[in-house]
Amino acid sequence: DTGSAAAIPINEVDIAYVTPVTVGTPPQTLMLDLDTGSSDLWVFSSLTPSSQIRGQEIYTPTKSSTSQLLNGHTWSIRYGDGSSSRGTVFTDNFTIGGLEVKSQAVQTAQEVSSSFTQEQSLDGLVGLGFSTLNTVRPSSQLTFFDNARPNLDEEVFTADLKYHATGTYDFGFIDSKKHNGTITYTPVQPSPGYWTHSLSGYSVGSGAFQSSQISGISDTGTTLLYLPTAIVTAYYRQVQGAQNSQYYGGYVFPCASTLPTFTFGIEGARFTIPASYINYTRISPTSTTCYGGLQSSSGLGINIFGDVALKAAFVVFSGTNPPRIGFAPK
Ligand SMILES: O=C(CNCCc1c[nH]c2ccccc12)Nc1scc(-c2ccccc2)c1C(=O)NCc1ccccc1
Repeated sequence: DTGSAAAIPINEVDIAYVTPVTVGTPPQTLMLDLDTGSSDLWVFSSLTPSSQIRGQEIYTPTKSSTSQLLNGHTWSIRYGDGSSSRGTVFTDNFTIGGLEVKSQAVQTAQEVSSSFTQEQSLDGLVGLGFSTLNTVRPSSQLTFFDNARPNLDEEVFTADLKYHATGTYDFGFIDSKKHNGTITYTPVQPSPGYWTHSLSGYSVGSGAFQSSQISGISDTGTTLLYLPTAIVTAYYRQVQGAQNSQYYGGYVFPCASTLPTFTFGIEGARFTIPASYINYTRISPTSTTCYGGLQSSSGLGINIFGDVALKAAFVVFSGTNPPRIGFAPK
């Protein structure tokens, strides 16, 4: 089997991407964020207090003839940005882009934090990290990819995220029309459960490439690129008027400043992030100060290759044994 579905930016700065999925019988359509940085599939639901719902579509298990309560199972997740959700679990038919998994664990939210309530276009998440990270207890549940894997033509899914445009997620095949040239693969460390791998180095603008192993996670669910402070300061040293603002919690600069590109290495291959991706957003609609798409990871304890980096490439998440990740130009 294979599947293919759109990755649609939820706002004008690509803060996150959502994909139409269907749950249950008859199918209920929700717009979910496919997230390689976590492994819970959770949705706004009929069990979510209406005070915490602001425009989201919900999954109503009682309206689905194929839903089954997973008795006594609960879940609770907190993300590094302090957002959180928790609730109960049903199994039901779940489809992404024509690829169906019967009796997928669908985690129904009984509580979501305010930052999720405020994201009106996001009805939940589909975790595509390793199932070891799943928070359902007493027994953890498998991700959509792990459930689909035995029926897939190839044990892969691919992400073709785009800057200010709709891209695609494909399951079970590698679409050669979506990338130019060879895919460069590098090993993935599957513990503790992220798509963890190394960059082979970086360069700023036209500067010399600095070879160094930089370990981090490729994470479609995180908006920006978070790297070690030494790399980030070297980058913003090239930006007139840039400063690391305590007030805004990161590097800001005059919106009119010229930004250099940022290049990262995967093994011997090089991928260049255009300056426009790093000129992420004005700090407020009328401000002339802008917030960078490249930020320091020192507060996180982990380097995160988020959407700002991933949208500069065609990315293959390979569930083979051993797992690996591939990057290709596009
Ligand atoms: O959780 C995910 C991916 N799902 C995000 C779902 C989501 C959470 N609010 C959302 C809002 C909209 C859409 C999706 C989400 N990735 C990972 S792995 C390690 C960390 C981490 C660990 C410790 C400290 C910091 C991060 C995170 C993290 O918190 N990223 C978000 C972030 C990272 C940095 C800054 C802000 C946020």
